[in-house]
Amino acid sequence: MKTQQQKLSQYAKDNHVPVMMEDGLAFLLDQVRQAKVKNFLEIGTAIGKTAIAVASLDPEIQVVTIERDPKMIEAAKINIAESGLASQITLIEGDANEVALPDFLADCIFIDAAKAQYQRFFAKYSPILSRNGIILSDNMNFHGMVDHPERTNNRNTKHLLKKIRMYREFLKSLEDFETTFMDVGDGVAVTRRKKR
Ligand SMILES: C[S@@+](CC[C@H](N)C(=O)[O-])C[C@H]1O[C@@H](n2cnc3c(N)ncnc32)[C@H](O)[C@@H]1O
Repeated sequence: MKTQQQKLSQYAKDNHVPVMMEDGLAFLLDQVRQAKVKNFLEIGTAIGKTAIAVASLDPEIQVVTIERDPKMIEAAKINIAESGLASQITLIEGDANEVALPDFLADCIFIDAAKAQYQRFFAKYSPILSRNGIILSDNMNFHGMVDHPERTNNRNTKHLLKKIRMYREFLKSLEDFETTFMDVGDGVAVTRRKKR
């Protein structure tokens, strides 16, 4: 019998919902375990797949996840209810640029929403990162095209690639944070506060 995660993968594939790639998700779950994350914040819920996978690691993990698309919100609510983990997952409905900051320090912030807005999300949410917390940013390679923009002629995609490249440079330029770019999944940046 299929697990809920397998069903959600199939649903995402059939309905063209962009969810984290499987090896990227395995890497994220490993990071969450290693860092003993208790409060996880996700920007961009989609159908709730990653939120549910994180919550299922440990009953002590609380997940807050933000989504603005009403169709995704509807699907995520159903999936979260079916997961039996609703007491661990809070879905905030609205634009992550506009909603109020969650009332906690996050041990892990997962940025996985509109790619062109990553720098804004980082600026807004990094102040609530706990002292030893990590910020994970997905799609840093964007299907290998960030380093090979010649692979597309689509103007919108080219613009997006430029934004991702700028975000990577932004992360590298931060004085208070250090970032490792992992070539896993679609490219995951792992950012932590510099130890002083
Ligand atoms: C790549 S999907 C998220 C996948 C999910 N993190 C996972 O791994 O299962 C990105 C989602 O972010 C949402 N999104 C994009 N920009 C947003 C914003 N500014 N505020 C809230 N949600 C946003 C989109 O509607 C979309 O559902």
